[in-house]
This record gives sequence, C-alpha cells and structure tokens, in this order.
Amino acid sequence: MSYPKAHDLNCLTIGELEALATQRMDKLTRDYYNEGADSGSTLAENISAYQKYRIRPRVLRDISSIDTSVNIFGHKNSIPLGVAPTAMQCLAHPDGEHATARACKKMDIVMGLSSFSTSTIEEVKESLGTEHPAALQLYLFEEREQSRKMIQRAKKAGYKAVLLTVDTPLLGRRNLEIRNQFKLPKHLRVANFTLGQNNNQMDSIEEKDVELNTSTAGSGAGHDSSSKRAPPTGSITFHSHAPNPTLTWDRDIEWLKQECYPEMEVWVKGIATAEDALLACQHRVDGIIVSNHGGRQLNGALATLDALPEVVDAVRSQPNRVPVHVDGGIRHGTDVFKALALGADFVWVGRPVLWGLAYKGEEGVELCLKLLSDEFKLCMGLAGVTKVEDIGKEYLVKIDRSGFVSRL
Ligand SMILES: Cc1cc2nc3c(=O)[nH]c(=O)nc-3n(C[C@H](O)[C@H](O)[C@H](O)COP(=O)(O)O)c2cc1C
Ligand SMILES: CC(C)CC(=O)C(=O)O
Repeated sequence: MSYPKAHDLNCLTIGELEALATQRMDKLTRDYYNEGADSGSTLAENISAYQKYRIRPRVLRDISSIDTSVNIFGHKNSIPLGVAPTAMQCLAHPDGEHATARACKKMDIVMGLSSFSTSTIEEVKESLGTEHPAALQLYLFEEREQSRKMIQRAKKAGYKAVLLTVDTPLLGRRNLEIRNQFKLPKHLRVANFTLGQNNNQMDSIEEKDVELNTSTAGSGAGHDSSSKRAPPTGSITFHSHAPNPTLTWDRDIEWLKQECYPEMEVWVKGIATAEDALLACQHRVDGIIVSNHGGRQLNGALATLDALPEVVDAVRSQPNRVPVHVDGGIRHGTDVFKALALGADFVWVGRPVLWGLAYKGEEGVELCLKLLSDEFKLCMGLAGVTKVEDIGKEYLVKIDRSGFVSRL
C-alpha cells in the first residue's frame, strides 16, 4: 500500500493552498478575494458550520470500487462539485478564466462563469471545449437589453444553464475593498461589457465606481432612508450594475425563463430560506443554489450549511422537486460529503479555486480540484459508501458546543 497521492508536496491541503496563494497575490486582490462583508462572521461560520457535524463510518462493505460521479446539466461530472462563478479571475493570474476552464475540462468538472469575468463568454467556452458543460452566472440588469444579449450569447456559445444571482439586491459592505478603493487595474477589463459588443464602450471599474461603493449612492442603500434611486446609466461596472434592487419572482423569473428556454436551464443562486425555496419551486426554476455569496453580502446571515436542511425539507415537500445545491465554506472533501448527507445534490466551490489560480494558474486550479476530489473519494471509502446517491443523513451526527452528540 502506498501513501495517498501527493500532487504537490508543498501543498497537500486547501489550507496550504490558501497560504501559498496569499503570498503570491497583491494586497488589493487578496483583500478583494478573501474578505467577507462587515465583520466577516458569516464567512467564518460558513466554514465552521461543517465542524458541527461528524461522520458515522460504516465498515466491512467492500468499497473496492467507488463511483464519485454525478450528472449535471446532462453531463457526467467526476465528483458532485463545481467551480462557483467568481468575478475577475485575471486578477489572480494572467490566464484567468481560461486557466480555470482548462483545469475544469481536465478534471471533468462543471464551470460557472461570472457575468463580470475578465475573459468573454465565448472565449471561456472555447477553452472548455464544445462538449464540456458550463453555466453562466447572471446579474440581471435593469437595462434589460444588455442582459438579453448576454443570454443570447451564452446560448449561442453552448452554455447549459443560467445561474441567476438573487442575493445582490444591493451590494454588501466589504470594508477592505472600500478602504483599498479597489478597482480593476487598467490592463484588465470586465470582458463581456467592453468594446466590441454593440460598438459601445463599456468601461471597466473606474474612479467613479469606487465612489458608488463608499457612498452607496445609486445602489439603493444610501443613508437617506427616503431617497429614491435612479436606475444605473452609462458604463457597466460591478458597483453600478451587479446589484439590482428591482428584481421580483413574478416579473423577472418568468422573463428569464422565456429568454433562456429551451436551450438553457434557469437556476437561482442565493436562496437561504424555506420560504424562498418554495417560491422557487412554484416558479418552476430548474434548480436552487443555497448560497450567501460566500459571506460577502448580508453579514449575520445563517451559514449555508445551517440553511440547507430547511431548504431541502421545503423542496422535498413539493411535487416538482428540483435539485438543491449549496456553496460556501467548503474546504475539504469531507465537507462535500457532509453537505450531501444533509440533502444537497451537489456543491460549488469559490475561493479555493481562486487560490489555486493565484498559486499556479491552470496547474494550481487542477491541484485544488484534485485535492478536493481525492479527499472526497477517500471519505466515501472510509465511510463505507460506494455511490454518491447513497450518501444520506444516517452518515452524520451533530455535535453541539458542549460535545453532546445527536443523530439526525
Ligand atoms: C472574489 C469573489 C468573487 C465572486 N464573484 C461572484 C460573481 O461574480 N457572481 C456571483 O454570483 N457570485 C460571486 N461570488 C460568490 C461565489 O459564487 C460563491 O457563492 C462563493 O464564493 C462560495 O463561497 P466560498 O468562496 O467559501 O466557496 C464571488 C465570490 C468571491 C470570493
Ligand atoms: C459584484 C461582482 C461583480 C462580484 C461579486 O459578486 C463579488 O465580488 O462578490
């Protein structure tokens, strides 16, 4: 018997990957990527929530053949994990989203692409290849024509789904970002909205956008409680356009489905309650991602793993049961196992992939995905499970602060 595979002896865990990446990123990027909103307590709890559960391993079950694969968007994915959409990946590495795409392709792992990517929808799909599944994360703009164009481009490029981000009616308050007056360096662009589309110069993040973040004027979160906001105009920037306080279930989800069907599925990303999960089912979305945006939006919100059971229960009470995914705080293969045992069908991972990218570009992302894959497979085997669909709550116990253990 040999030691478990070591892909990089300098980096055997996601924790080590974070440390290595942290040394390599400039302060602006590191702060932008790593921080959560306000005190960061929701970001921290997304991670620590996994420690409330312990695994109940079963033995003597012949685990000599383990199948970690699942289906997503009609494709086989090597493990029940995808790369969450995260903005502006060229900040971490010059190859940015292309490096992520190539690593995803190699690892048979679905990729979520942010609307605010530093490479275009079409370019990234080319790096993924025609067969490989991808989902476009959508910030649905008030300027609906821009969103319609994005959707059409994604369809044409072969994206399988749109993940509508619903937890950004306003932008969360990220203090380091504000203190650093974060903006995209001049040599980078938010590629989907730059020259070439519509012959319309839509700039990347400029000085005035920083103003929007610090004063929150225009984002609807100004201090004047009676002020009425005006819809954003001019350049498309993340501060001005990503948050959209006008979105509603009735008007916008229905509109989006009409625009996307039949080529692309419509998912909502950012559900955190049973009530909204029920509405998502009633509006017949194709899937739900339980997410609090990696703790970057409403600080004080429940950790996603803690929100997951109520969402799963709500969805299971419905006749049209849709898949439930979760993201936030996943840093080890055992976390993937725990999320699935609590009823998730699939998980998405954000920051660890960015750390991989910052560490070694494509190779670093691949390393990140390999670590999580290896850990997940090992966890399945040691827990006595050979098929993903067999992972259930009987494999977990909850442990409270005083060490009291209870069955689920
Ligand atoms: C730097 C950064 C940028 C992000 N950009 C987006 C984005 O453009 N759209 C979006 O829906 N979510 C975005 N997210 C949230 C992720 O999709 C995901 O919900 C979150 O990162 C999961 O938490 P984790 O980082 O703990 O894995 C971003 C997260 C980070 C850290
Ligand atoms: C607002 C974005 C463009 C990026 C984002 O979602 C994030 O920074 O969390």
